[in-house]
Amino acid sequence: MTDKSDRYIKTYPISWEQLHRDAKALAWRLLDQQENWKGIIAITRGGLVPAAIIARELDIHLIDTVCVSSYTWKDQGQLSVIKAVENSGEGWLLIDDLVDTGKTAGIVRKMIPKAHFATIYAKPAGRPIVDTFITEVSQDTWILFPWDSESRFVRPIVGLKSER
Ligand SMILES: O=P(O)(O)OC[C@H]1O[C@H](OP(=O)(O)OP(=O)(O)O)[C@H](O)[C@@H]1O
Repeated sequence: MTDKSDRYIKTYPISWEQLHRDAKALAWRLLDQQENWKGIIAITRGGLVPAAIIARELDIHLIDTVCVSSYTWKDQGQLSVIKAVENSGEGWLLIDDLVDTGKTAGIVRKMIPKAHFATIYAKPAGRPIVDTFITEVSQDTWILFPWDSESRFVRPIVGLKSER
C-alpha cells in the first residue's frame, strides 16, 4: 500500500464540544432547506455521531446506514461497501463527518443519487460533491476527530526546546 500520510501537513483537532456545535449548525442549515426530511442515511463510521446529533435536532427517527470501509489511519486503502441500501434517497439526508478526496462520497452518491448529501467538514477536492457543509478545511490538513483522540500529558515547552 502506498503511504499517503505525508499528504497531511497540519492537524486540526476537534473537541466534542466543537463537533456538537458544528453538527447543530449543520442541522439548522438543513432545517432551513427542508422541514420534513424522510430520514437519515449515515455513512459509517464517521457519519454516525453527526447523524445522531442531526436526528435529535430535526426529530428524525428513521435512520439507515451505508457501511463503507476505506482508511487505515491516514492511508486510504481499497474502498469497500460492506452494506448497501436500496433507496433512491429522495427526501432523505445522507450524512458523513467529512468529505476529503470525495472518493467515498462518489461511490455512495451513485448508489443513493437523490439524497441530499451533507457533511460537517469539507476539503476542496471533495467540496463539489457535497450539497451542504459547515466548515472548509485545507486539503493538507488531517482532521482529528474526538472519537479518534484523547487528552494526555504533554511535556513543558522548555524541555522540548533543549532536545532540538
Ligand atoms: O472523501 P474521502 O477521501 O473518501 O474521505 C472521506 C471519508 O473518510 C472518512 O471515513 P474513513 O474511511 O476514515 O472510515 P471511518 O469513518 O469508518 O473511520 C470519512 O468518514 C469519510 O467517509
